[in-house]
This record gives sequence, C-alpha cells and structure tokens, in this order.
Amino acid sequence: MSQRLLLVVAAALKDETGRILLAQRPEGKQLAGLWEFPGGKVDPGETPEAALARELHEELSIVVKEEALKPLTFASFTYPDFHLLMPLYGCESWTGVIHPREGQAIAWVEPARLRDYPAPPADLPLFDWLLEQAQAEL
Ligand SMILES: Nc1nc2c([nH]c(=O)n2[C@@H]2O[C@H](COP(=O)(O)OP(=O)(O)OP(=O)(O)O)[C@@H](O)[C@H]2O)c(=O)[nH]1
Repeated sequence: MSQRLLLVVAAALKDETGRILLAQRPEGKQLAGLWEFPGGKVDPGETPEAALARELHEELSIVVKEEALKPLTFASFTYPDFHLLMPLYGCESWTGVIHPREGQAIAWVEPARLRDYPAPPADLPLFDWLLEQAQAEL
C-alpha cells in the first residue's frame, strides 16, 4: 500500500544540565495531550533547518541560528494516515527566553525521565537514543 510521506523536523533543546525540552501538544490537534519535541512540518521550498528555526520561533519565541542545529538521529514511523519521517536536531544555544506561544505546557526533562511522559509512538526510540547518548557522555 502506498502512503504519503510526511517530513516533520524536531528539536531536542538541551539546557546546561543536560535536560531536554518537551512540549505538550495543545488540545484540538492530532495526538493532543502527548509530550513531544518542538517542531513541525517542512513547508514546500523550505529547508529542514529553516523550517525548524521558524517553528522554534513560532512555538517558543526563541531565535535559533541554523548553524546551532546539529543532526542527531531520525524517526521513521507509519501512522494510519501517513508515514512520518522526522529528523531530530540537537540544539544547545539560542537567543531569547523560552516562552510557549501556543498555550502549550513545557517541561525540562532528564533523559532518564523522558519515558515517563506519554508521547507519540514515533518519539519513543528517540527518547531511548537520547538516554543512551547521555549515558555515554557520563
Ligand atoms: N512537532 C512534532 N511532531 C511530531 C512529533 N512526533 C510525532 O509523531 N509528530 C507528528 O508530526 C506531525 C506534524 O506535526 P505538527 O502538527 O506539529 O506540525 P505543524 O505544527 O506544522 O502542523 P499544524 O500547525 O498544521 O498542526 C503530527 O502528526 C505529529 O503528531 C514530535 O516529537 N514533534
């Protein structure tokens, strides 16, 4: 069966203590209430990095330079309506203060606690990957 491929970019924003930012999907959206990485769909003609910088500004009101986005890993997951391809970028520097602009809750989460947050199924291997990375850095 052929399926629509949807390209979504996501960021693992990391603070000085190694915690990762998760945002809760607002009510009314697909998968509402689940915790996920900030990000969103890549618009036609947009690079993934430009799309992610745009989404981070729209969602969290921070300014991120594209050079500050480091490719980490990706999710590839079949949902009922589409197949999600989601590169995950790491980001440790931005300007501005994180302020959720869409009414979404946010949380800074230690890598070992990521699995405590209900998340879209596509994100679970990414949570595990981030934990492995954090453990390897110790
Ligand atoms: N941003 C984001 N989207 C994710 C993650 N995991 C995951 O399965 N998705 C899925 O990716 C799809 C696109 O995300 P999105 O809805 O945030 O994109 P968007 O803001 O551009 O769309 P919208 O404004 O039209 O709602 C959704 O179906 C969402 O459930 C994640 O960690 N972050």
